[in-house]
Amino acid sequence: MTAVSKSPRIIVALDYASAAPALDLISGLDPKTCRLKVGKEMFTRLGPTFVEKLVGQGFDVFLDLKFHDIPNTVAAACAAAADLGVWMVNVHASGGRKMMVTARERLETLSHRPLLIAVTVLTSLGEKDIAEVGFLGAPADNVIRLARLTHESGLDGVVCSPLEAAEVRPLVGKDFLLVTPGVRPASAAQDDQKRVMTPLDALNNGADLLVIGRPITAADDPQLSLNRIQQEIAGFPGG
Ligand SMILES: O=C(O)c1cc(=O)[nH]c(=O)n1[C@@H]1O[C@H](COP(=O)(O)O)[C@@H](O)[C@H]1O
Repeated sequence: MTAVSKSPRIIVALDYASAAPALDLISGLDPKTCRLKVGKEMFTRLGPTFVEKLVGQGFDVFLDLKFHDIPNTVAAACAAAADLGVWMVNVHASGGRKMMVTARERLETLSHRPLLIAVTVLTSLGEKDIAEVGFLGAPADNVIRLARLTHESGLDGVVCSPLEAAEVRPLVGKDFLLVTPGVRPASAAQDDQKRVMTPLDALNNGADLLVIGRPITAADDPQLSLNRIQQEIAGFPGG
């Protein structure tokens, strides 16, 4: 497992419909104080060039395409992501052990190897939602099972909600990254997220990296909103 700097802790989820507002926000950001995530919306609209542009500006870029397919396809997609120079890429843990191991082994052959993490249970899902798709038990039970599988598959970490971080941490050790969306400042709307915590509570509960989108990107003043979150966690080590 690659030892990774947990600072800066905030990963801004750039979920915009066009490049302009994203570039406007980024123009005021320092790669030393925040990381960026490009997800399905911006990647589908703007493609690899946009990702390479952010990498070229010195940002750690998390390419969040949540690959979930047969092992060969996922491994090849992860290698394509690595070629863009991204810092981190993700897959769905429910794609299984073979898929995760094959992807990791493929990345290990490359000169630039991004961190590879796996999504456990989406933070937008509650107990009823997961029951409907056939997952037994509470979200936390499923997060724990999938986090163990991801750890055994040799990946660098998981995506989970901050609510589960404290239970997952002892099972995976201190270097395994717990990357948590579902982060909401106390005053922010929950939107479609179901398993949420505030930024400081998330870190105190064992989260390493906080993925935060709309509380920043949909704010009247995104820069101010980010600054406030940074202030909230400033007392936390590496915050
Ligand atoms: O892998 C992710 O980043 C992810 C996993 C998950 O379980 N939940 C989740 O919200 N995300 C992503 O994290 C971001 C959260 O955005 P906000 O809800 O706007 O803060 C979005 O870009 C989601 O695609």
